[in-house]
Amino acid sequence: MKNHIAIYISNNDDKLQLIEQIISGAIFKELKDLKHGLFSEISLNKFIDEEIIHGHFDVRTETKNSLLHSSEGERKKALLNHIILQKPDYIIADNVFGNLDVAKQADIEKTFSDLSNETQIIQITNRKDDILQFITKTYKLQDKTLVEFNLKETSQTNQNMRFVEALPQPYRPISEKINPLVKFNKVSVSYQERPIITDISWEIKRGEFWQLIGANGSGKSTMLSMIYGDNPKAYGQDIILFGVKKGSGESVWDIKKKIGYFSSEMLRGFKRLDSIGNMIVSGFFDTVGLYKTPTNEQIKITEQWLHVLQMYAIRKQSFLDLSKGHQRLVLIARAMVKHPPLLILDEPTNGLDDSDAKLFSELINKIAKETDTAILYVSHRKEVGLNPDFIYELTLSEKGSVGGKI
Ligand SMILES: Nc1ncnc2c1ncn2[C@@H]1O[C@H](COP(=O)(O)OP(=O)(O)OP(=O)(O)O)[C@@H](O)[C@H]1O
Repeated sequence: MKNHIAIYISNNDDKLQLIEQIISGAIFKELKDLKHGLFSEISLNKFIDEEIIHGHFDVRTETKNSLLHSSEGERKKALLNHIILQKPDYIIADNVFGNLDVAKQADIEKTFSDLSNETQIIQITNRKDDILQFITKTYKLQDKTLVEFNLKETSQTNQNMRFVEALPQPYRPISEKINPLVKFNKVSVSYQERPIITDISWEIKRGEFWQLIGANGSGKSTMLSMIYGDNPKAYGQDIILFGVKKGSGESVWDIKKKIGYFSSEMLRGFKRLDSIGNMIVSGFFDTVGLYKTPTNEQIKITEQWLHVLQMYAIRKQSFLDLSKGHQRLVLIARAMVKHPPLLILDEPTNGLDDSDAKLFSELINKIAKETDTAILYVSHRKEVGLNPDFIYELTLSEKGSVGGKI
């Protein structure tokens, strides 16, 4: 049997450097000069960038779609098939299950398990529950070197961080009149005559906390893009956003002003050098980075958020120097400073380690409890400790996904 290895990392570890060291043979000498396959978001991003820049697809999904226009589940499957065709001597498997629904997780686990008979697997994960069953040895990073890790060990990170301070009072009270905030009436969308969602009727009212779930490819991102984005498929549909019929003259910016938005994709390729404080205050202007001078009131609210996050003392430090988990807390504060009627969180915990995911859920529960902002939380994972009021589920079908409250 091959010796399959898992490396359990936290969001404070430098994953990119770890991968480079594995590939160069600096960590496992026996891998030097062997052919590797990298199953990771890093490879996916590279292929997607190539699609955008050169317009050709090296990797295609089973439906012959480009990666850019595919769901996360389709992308991962396509990448793994591509890697298998290259016949690598070993595969680095990073965040194997991130963004996958339960059925796709089982599918990909089976593929890796079959592969493990012939190919060595080196798994990198920040979730203990994700460690593949055939793994024979687990390590963690300590001072940049690998040490053996016992899965029963508890992680100490973030144990002292709790959100004790109250959240800031509303900047502008949300109008009583706008209710429901979002209304879909028999909405259907197809791409190239392939039905994606069918007859979706759904309402989100003030202050409600919804989780949107559904298998990969069931149309969750499509639904979000009709609320938040400028998906042309939204026009001509019976969608009412903040009391105004979609397509009746409002601009995307009018809608975006009323929505706080966070997606784990926002951090893809993010390189701006902003301080933590500037990052939060920029949320008032719907820009990333600060281009306008904030008012005294805006500065005061930003400072209150910094206190909630226990980051006031480090407010002038660079946002990029924060751990991935703490960067997300800052981006949630950025989405919330303007006190939007609706906060959208798109796969927000993807890539977070156990301890940061717990902290993140605590902040979201606090927002749900202390503000009248409605929350729309899209995720496959049932996050331990997250308490939505309602769950809306999309169920795949040949005629397009149907939806309903469960
Ligand atoms: N612009 C597009 N052109 C063609 N097909 C598309 C386009 N956008 C989405 N699709 C297809 O629509 C389906 C639904 O995609 P969507 O991203 O909404 O699903 P999802 O539930 O968010 O999936 P995941 O959880 O995997 O991200 C997928 O099969 C996808 O390939």
